[in-house]
Amino acid sequence: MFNRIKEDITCVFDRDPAAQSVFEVITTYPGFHAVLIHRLSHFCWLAGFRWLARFIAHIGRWLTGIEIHPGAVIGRRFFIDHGMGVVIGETAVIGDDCTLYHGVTLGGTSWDKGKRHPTLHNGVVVGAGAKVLGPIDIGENARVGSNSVVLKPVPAGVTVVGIPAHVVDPKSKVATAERDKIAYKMGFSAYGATTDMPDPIAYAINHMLDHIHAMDNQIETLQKALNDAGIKYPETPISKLDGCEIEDGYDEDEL
Ligand SMILES: CC(=O)SCCNC(=O)CCNC(=O)[C@H](O)C(C)(C)COP(=O)(O)OP(=O)(O)OC[C@H]1O[C@@H](n2cnc3c(N)ncnc32)[C@H](O)[C@@H]1OP(=O)(O)O
Ligand SMILES: N[C@@H](CO)C(=O)O
Repeated sequence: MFNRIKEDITCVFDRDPAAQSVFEVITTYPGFHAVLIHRLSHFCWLAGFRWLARFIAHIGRWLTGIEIHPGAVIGRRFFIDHGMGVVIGETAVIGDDCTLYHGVTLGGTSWDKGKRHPTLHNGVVVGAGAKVLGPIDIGENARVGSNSVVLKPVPAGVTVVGIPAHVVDPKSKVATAERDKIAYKMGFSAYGATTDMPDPIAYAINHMLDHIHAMDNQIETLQKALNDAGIKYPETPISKLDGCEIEDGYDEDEL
């Protein structure tokens, strides 16, 4: 049991840059308290003391703002960051190393008894405010964007965002990696340092870079067309020029 508690504390340091000390985690992390209380309530649930289990879970909700039904099955190193407003339904199953942020619901869509809440496989991260609804599987290491509403199963390893949630286009992931490289060269070292947190500055830079790429492509196409038409134009495509210096392009008389 103590090993489990130790893991519950250690995993906070892996997943929350704000965590400073073990004492702080033990005394001020509602997600940690909620997991401990759930262990007790789940034990009572399995032992058949259903009302007591519900009552313990209810006290946990008062104390932490996190509501976990005692019937929910939760794996090891489960971390709920911030926690307020998290609701986990009776038939939810959560694997090892999963992370939820505040405002997440693992909910049902049916009034029938039986399995009606999601199953999160190992390593799943669910962003703040996301709702995962129905008896669906969220595959290993999948990530659910904040405020998404997930209604269909999610394959392992992918990121889903939006309402209803859709898989983030792998092509856009490649583009993002490419933009990270370019931004790094331009000296924006903070940009791309993390892909876990939405960043408004990175968002603005993304769009500027997209715009610059689109202009580069159009200019290169024009250069080719002019060259093909026998009109002399600088050989070096703009994208190949160093830094931001753009040389004097052409002599108007030559056009
Ligand atoms: C106080 C606190 O800090 S509490 C912590 C709160 N933090 C969270 O809840 C983190 C949750 N994480 C997220 O929502 C992240 O954005 C993630 C996990 C979805 C990012 O996943 P990644 O696979 O890295 O996706 P990436 O950032 O490359 O974005 C991919 C696309 O999805 C979009 N996207 C990312 N997050 C969301 C979202 N929550 N909703 C809608 N669209 C989104 C991006 O704009 C991007 O679109 P584009 O390709 O058209 O530009
Ligand atoms: N606790 C996380 C999210 O708020 C951080 O500080 O980054």
